[in-house]
Amino acid sequence: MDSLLAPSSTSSFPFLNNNSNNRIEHKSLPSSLCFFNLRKFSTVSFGYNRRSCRLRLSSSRRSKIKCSTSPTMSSSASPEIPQPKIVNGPGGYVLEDVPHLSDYIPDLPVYSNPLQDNPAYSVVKQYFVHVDDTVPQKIVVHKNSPRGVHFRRAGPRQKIFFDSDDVHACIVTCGGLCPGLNTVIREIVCGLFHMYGVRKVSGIDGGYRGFYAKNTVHLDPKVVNDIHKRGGTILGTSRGGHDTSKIVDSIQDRGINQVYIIGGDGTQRGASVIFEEIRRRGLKVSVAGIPKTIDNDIPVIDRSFGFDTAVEEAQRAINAAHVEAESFENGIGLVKLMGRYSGPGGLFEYIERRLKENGHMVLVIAEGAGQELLSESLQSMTQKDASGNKLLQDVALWISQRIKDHFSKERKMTINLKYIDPTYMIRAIPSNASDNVYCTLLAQSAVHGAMAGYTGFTSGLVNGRQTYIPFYRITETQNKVVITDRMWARLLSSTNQPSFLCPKEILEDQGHEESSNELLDNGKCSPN
Ligand SMILES: Nc1ncnc2c1ncn2[C@@H]1O[C@H](COP(=O)(O)OP(=O)(O)O)[C@@H](O)[C@H]1O
Ligand SMILES: O=P(O)(O)OC[C@H]1O[C@](O)(COP(=O)(O)O)[C@@H](O)[C@@H]1O
Ligand SMILES: [Mg+2]
Repeated sequence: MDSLLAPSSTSSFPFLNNNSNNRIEHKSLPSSLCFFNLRKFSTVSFGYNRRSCRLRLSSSRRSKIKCSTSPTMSSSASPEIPQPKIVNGPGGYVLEDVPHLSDYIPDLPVYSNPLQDNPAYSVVKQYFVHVDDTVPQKIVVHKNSPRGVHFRRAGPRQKIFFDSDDVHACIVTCGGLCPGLNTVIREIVCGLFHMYGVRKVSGIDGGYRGFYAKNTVHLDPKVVNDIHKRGGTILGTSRGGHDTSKIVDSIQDRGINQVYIIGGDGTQRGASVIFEEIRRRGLKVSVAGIPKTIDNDIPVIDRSFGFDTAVEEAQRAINAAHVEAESFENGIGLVKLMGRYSGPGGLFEYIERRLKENGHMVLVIAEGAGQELLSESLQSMTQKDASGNKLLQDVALWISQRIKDHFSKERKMTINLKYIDPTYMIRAIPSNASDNVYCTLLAQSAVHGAMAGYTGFTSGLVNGRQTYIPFYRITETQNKVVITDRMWARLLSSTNQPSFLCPKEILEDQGHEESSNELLDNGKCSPN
């Protein structure tokens, strides 16, 4: 079997206790490149059943900290409404902790981690993560600033809450494709088998609805051995079909006690309500999310697996557009990339100036840009897919026609425009080496977390460290490009493009809570 940097020992481990039933019975870009406002504006509804004080969170992080009732840890006050677990410490330290099975199931048996007998790890000092290890969300601090929000550090724990013989894990992939899905599946399976000696792992066929509408797929290291070399997901995926009670009934009926859910923002919202229902029923079932997004719209985490691969593939399309544009007089290469919630500003004058200066240019446009402009003639603006995401018109096709019309009819200027749409190619390819490493870490972190009894968490990288993030932090908002921070400034300066934004939009963006940098001078609407 070939290995992906995962510990691939095939030996089984001695298990300590055969304590039976896990179920609780009751229960380098071209210089002529121009990125066309890759912004995201939307906010989303909460998938976590939180108290009203949590709902004020997005406008003020402080109000959240006040929700904590105890100086150490606030556990759930009611079995129906789980509260966030907030731990306050000295110096403004805050831990946004993840739920644990022992929060709602008393007297759970505890087992020693079989990894301690694993020859691969026996030589490593302090292999187990210290129970108090946490990772700060913000690493840039001032001398007197509070220590701020932290997340629990991911990794193997000395004590675990499942007897490996009793584990029946399942894996499901939902939403759109993303490079690396198969690698994550592979590494969850291999991690469970090789690190913990688990023998029962089922795949859910075709996304959430597969829980109740399809048979499960048997998974073991042999079955998943080669799958990281393929794009897509061997389990299949879908949008819609999230019926919480039917899903949890199926989990209960099949005796599943660890659920690994791989998917985007919608999927994590779905995972959050599954976790809530499991908790409400008092089941000993850990729910772990592994976040994926092709356009980086999931908050808190550094980046999604697959993003590196997607950028690499997008670069090939952009390079092709550049070659085409460079080879023709007044050549314009137009590339559409994924990114749902985006909006454009003025453009034609800038294109003309750029063509006069350079003779060619490349435009990159987000799929969600300018939907309101297209919708003047099309009524599909309000149409949604099965998951509730708005259906998008092809803005790049529309804008390429508008550019052609503008230059031929109004400017009497000949242009050569080539439009490349690499969107589905980008997300359907296998992940590259660096994403494979990332997939492995995410998958192993999720496995360690579930085995340790944590639940209702997403496994994610924060400031380069693996963490467990409570679902509500992943689902409460969507990442957007902050047009007043240094990343956007770097993009503008490296592509030498104007921002196309009005001062009003910039001011609005400065009001965004994540935006930390001040605007230095007045923005202008027109390209100059
Ligand atoms: N608020 C929600 N509550 C429950 N399930 C949801 C929610 N939002 C999305 N889902 C489910 O999550 C799955 C994936 O969502 P989708 O938005 O299509 O993709 P992604 O997870 O990639 O963003 C779908 O099966 C959808 O029904
Ligand atoms: O045609 P589909 O399957 O709806 O996919 C298109 C959408 O999927 C995405 O690539 C990713 O969206 P999700 O993260 O919701 O899966 C979007 O950028 C795009 O609009
Ligand atoms: Mg999504």
